[in-house]
Amino acid sequence: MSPPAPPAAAASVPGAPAADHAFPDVERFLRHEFEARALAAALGRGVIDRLARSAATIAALAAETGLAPERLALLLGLLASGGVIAAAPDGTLALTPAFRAVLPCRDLLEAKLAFLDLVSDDLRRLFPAFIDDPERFLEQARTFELFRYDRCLVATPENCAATRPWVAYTTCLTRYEAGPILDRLDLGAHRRLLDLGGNSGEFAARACARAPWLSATVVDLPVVCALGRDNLANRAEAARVAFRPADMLRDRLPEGHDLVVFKSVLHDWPPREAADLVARAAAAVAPGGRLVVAERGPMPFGTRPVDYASAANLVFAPFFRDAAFYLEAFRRAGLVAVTAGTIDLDMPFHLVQGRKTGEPA
Ligand SMILES: C[S@@+](CC[C@H](N)C(=O)[O-])C[C@H]1O[C@@H](n2cnc3c(N)ncnc32)[C@H](O)[C@@H]1O
Repeated sequence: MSPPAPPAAAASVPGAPAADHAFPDVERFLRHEFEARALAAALGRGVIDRLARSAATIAALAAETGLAPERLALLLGLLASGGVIAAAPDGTLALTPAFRAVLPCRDLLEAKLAFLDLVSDDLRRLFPAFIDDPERFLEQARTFELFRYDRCLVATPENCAATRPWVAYTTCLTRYEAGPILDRLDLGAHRRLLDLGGNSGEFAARACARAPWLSATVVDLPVVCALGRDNLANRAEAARVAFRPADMLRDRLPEGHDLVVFKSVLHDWPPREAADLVARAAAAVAPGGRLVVAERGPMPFGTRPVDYASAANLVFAPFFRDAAFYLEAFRRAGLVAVTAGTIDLDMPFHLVQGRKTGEPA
């Protein structure tokens, strides 16, 4: 059976769940370290679950969570300071409307809290190296032990176990980042998506969920592709997302795709390799097709505070680039109609797009 045809002119297509569209403002509950840690404790101890059901007194919360009332008072004080809970006039405690609004994104809250715990420890221990000895920082920071691409080459049980935690983190981020990025792509103009460094297939699957006429190929390292197949098992889009294990720097890239995407991939690579990857991807784009780079831009220093929440990106700050780098790489790769826009997610992302000359087949 052939897939449905795209609509005649579709800038964005309805059909994805609401959470797919807006990037939730979870950061506001993660701005201050001790309030954020209190939130992690409250999520872990069942306090948030209990309050999500209904407002409660401290005595009731103590009885139901097993926490001693005076310890609970400390935790609740921190939650109140962080805007998670507030006292009602009758003296009971309730989740604030602002926190209730982000609670459906609990996976993102929990993923960020765990990652912040890791990166903040590295930044605290190794701050002098972070500033002036990046090689030592890279060597000694536990953050970079997590992202071990060298363990992604052969799908052994040990390598899968080592890779699963960071793929779970990137998958969770993509669950929320994909919607605002896809809102800005004209999926109606495309039939075949190639997601390079496409990880667990989350972005590709979300694109396919929005565009029933689209099929996708995800290129990533073998272990990541294996975990990606698990990620998409039981999802309707799995039938339209093919995983292609490869080393995208060296192996031949799949051809015949009219939308080729790098999302949060190129900052991993030094300038020469990143520009080479853009050139290889541009060569793989079908005539008349489009290359897209969605990447965090430079940290917005001076325009907003560098708070606890921003540590999750600060640790990668030395790798984020100006849009000018990608614009130049696109032009050198022979792409035309090259544009750069900005999307504000947890920080500003570049969205760089360029077209390959020629007529679509
Ligand atoms: C920072 S992650 C970004 C993943 C995903 N695109 C996202 O937005 O979360 C970079 C991805 O590139 C993949 N990768 C790294 N080196 C690669 C290589 N040589 N060939 C193919 N994929 C690679 C990693 O496994 C990882 O999934």
